[in-house]
Amino acid sequence: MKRVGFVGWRGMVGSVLMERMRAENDFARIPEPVFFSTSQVGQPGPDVGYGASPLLDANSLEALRAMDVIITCQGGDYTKAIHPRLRASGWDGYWIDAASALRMEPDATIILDPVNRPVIDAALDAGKRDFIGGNCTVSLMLMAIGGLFRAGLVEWVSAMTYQAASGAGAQAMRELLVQMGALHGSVASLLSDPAAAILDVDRRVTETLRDRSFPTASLGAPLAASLIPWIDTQLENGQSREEWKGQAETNKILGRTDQQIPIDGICVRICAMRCHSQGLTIKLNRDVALDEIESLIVSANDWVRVVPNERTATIHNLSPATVAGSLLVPVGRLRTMNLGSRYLSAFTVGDQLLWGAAEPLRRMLTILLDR
Ligand SMILES: NC(=O)C1=CN([C@@H]2O[C@H](COP(=O)(O)OP(=O)(O)OC[C@H]3O[C@@H](n4cnc5c(N)ncnc54)[C@H](OP(=O)(O)O)[C@@H]3O)[C@@H](O)[C@H]2O)C=CC1
Ligand SMILES: N[C@@H](CC(=O)OP(=O)(O)O)C(=O)O
Repeated sequence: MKRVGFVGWRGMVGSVLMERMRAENDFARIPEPVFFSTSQVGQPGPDVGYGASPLLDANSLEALRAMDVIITCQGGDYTKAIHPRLRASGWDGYWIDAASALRMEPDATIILDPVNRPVIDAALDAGKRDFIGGNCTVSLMLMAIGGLFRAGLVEWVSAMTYQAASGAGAQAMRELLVQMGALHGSVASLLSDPAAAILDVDRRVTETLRDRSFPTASLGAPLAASLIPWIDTQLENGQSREEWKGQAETNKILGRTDQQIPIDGICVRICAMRCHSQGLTIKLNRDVALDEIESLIVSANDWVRVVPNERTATIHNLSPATVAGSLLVPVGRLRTMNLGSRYLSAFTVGDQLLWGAAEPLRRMLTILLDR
């Protein structure tokens, strides 16, 4: 397992992957890292401890075929264009991918090893070669409440999401900040006057949000001082594709081939930068004491943390502002709901570029290196 090819390493998800691999000294275990690009072929690649070699062509099947492992954060269009041709050419290396394109393919395994390591090991033992990172919202929900699924306690879940701009890409993050700046600029003079009427401030903000010149090219609609209750494409049943992934991917990650655990909700883009949050209603299949629920949750993996259901702890520990850049996945607002003794509420926040994108890929690579 010597030659590992990196595609998409300089994009947003790829950069987080590189950051994490450097932080964990992973490159010391990869004697021949090879960096590819679709647009900078021949330019110097990154120096990860072996000097900077020229970037190879990410569209060259011949160059890709020389790899034992290819790890790609380049996106679904690249995957669809390259993966089938590479496999058709007889390449039998490992393909690790951040894009959704292959996730539901029968031969592909969705990777989230703190939750489904047995599924990953079984796939490796069965000779599977395609290992795909899950949807960010799904992965973060499972990192948060995987312990309840593992204990067989979950009858169904309703997930109402609050998803960050980063999920829509780097341009969306930039546009969100430009939108914030445009709104602030429209009322800066009023804000500097303590006597200015707040309804005048608000009126001007609303006018700016509705102005045709308000920048929405990436996001499609105002997000600053607003929200967008639709993520990804539209399906015929009224769900967004992001909502559809909740049930489809969760059950596949858990290796459930028989009865599906129903999962549904509404996915909403909000003006956070890189953390997705989720308000969960969990229907348990039996009465369970809250302290048992908490211990099942915290014992499921090394990164989940239970935040006491108290105001001060919640506002300080359960927010995108606190969690951004961290691998920790806090879960709080845990309580039995008025709906009945088996209805549990929870709120969770996670960095969607880490556990939601780059980290499961990085860890899959180390699983391969360890074998
Ligand atoms: N954004 C997210 O939250 C998530 C994304 N994903 C998947 O990962 C894929 C990649 O997403 P993301 O990282 O956001 O995509 P980016 O647009 O940031 O990067 C994708 C590619 O664009 C090219 N590129 C062109 N110009 C630049 C530039 N100025 N800076 C950096 N790269 C540039 C690079 O390829 P090249 O070197 O070949 O030019 C890069 O690899 C997505 O399509 C999706 O499938 C998965 C989970 C979450
Ligand atoms: N759709 C997610 C980000 C993403 O890329 O998801 P997926 O990997 O399932 O396409 C979001 O917008 O927040």
